Amino acid sequence: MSDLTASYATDTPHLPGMSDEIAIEIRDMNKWYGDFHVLRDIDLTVRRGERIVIAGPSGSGKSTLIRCINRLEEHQAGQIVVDGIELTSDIKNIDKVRSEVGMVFQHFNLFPHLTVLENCTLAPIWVRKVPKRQAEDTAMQYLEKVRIPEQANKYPGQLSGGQQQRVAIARSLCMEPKIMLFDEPTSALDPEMIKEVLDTMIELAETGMTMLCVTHEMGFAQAVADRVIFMDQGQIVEQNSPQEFFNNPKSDRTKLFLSQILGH
Ligand SMILES: Nc1ncnc2c1ncn2[C@@H]1O[C@H](COP(=O)(O)OP(=O)(O)OP(=O)(O)O)[C@@H](O)[C@H]1O
Repeated sequence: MSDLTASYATDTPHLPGMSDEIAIEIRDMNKWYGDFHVLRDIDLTVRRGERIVIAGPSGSGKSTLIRCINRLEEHQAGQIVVDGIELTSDIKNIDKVRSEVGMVFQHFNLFPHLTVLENCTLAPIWVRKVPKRQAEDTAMQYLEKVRIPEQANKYPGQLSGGQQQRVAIARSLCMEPKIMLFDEPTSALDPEMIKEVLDTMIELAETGMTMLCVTHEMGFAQAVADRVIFMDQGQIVEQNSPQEFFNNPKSDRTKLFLSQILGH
């Protein structure tokens, strides 16, 4: 554990069953898009096994924050340490972090010209150098976990949105990540498909996976999250257990947000 990691190990809620180990440590992190100061003084410690939901109004910086965690976006100040590795411009560290961190996007981002099975085995074979047969066996196990093994030989365009998103989750899991990031995974789905993806995420949460989810699904937050983080205008305004967050919001900005999305 680095000094940085050790020094902040005690400032987050510690729930029964949650590890003492730190999965992600973010300190005084700032990011700009040109002149626009998109993330301001972000401090966040995520324990291994913790399930975090990041909520907040549109444009508050939620996606940018999680994209910084696997360096899809670069931060300009402060520190981000993932699984003990500090993200700097060092490409070796970036590759190491990316091999530990899976990400699921709003628009699935599957390769349309590859079958479901090929989507799931591509990175294990080419990045992890797993033998093809073994990669296929592992992929089938994860496709069974997300309940679509029968779709293995189809192409993404032949699947519903909900099925494609479950393939995207299976594909990430095939790399055996330690941390999963979800960026509004249900926002592009028709209402009847949202539940099947949320159910898959709930099952994943039950395995003890460390998860950070940007989502507007507040039912999911209430059911699954250990902690809800509320962002506004590039800052973490409030963070608390779901119970406290929804029943006893502290800041006016959180109260306004909740009144808008929950209608009370
Ligand atoms: N590549 C970019 N270049 C410049 N500005 C950007 C870029 N990406 C995002 N932004 C701006 O940064 C701000 C935060 O965007 P971000 O997507 O992180 O917000 P968000 O909270 O995830 O919003 P939403 O809920 O609508 O997805 C927004 O004002 C957005 O317009």
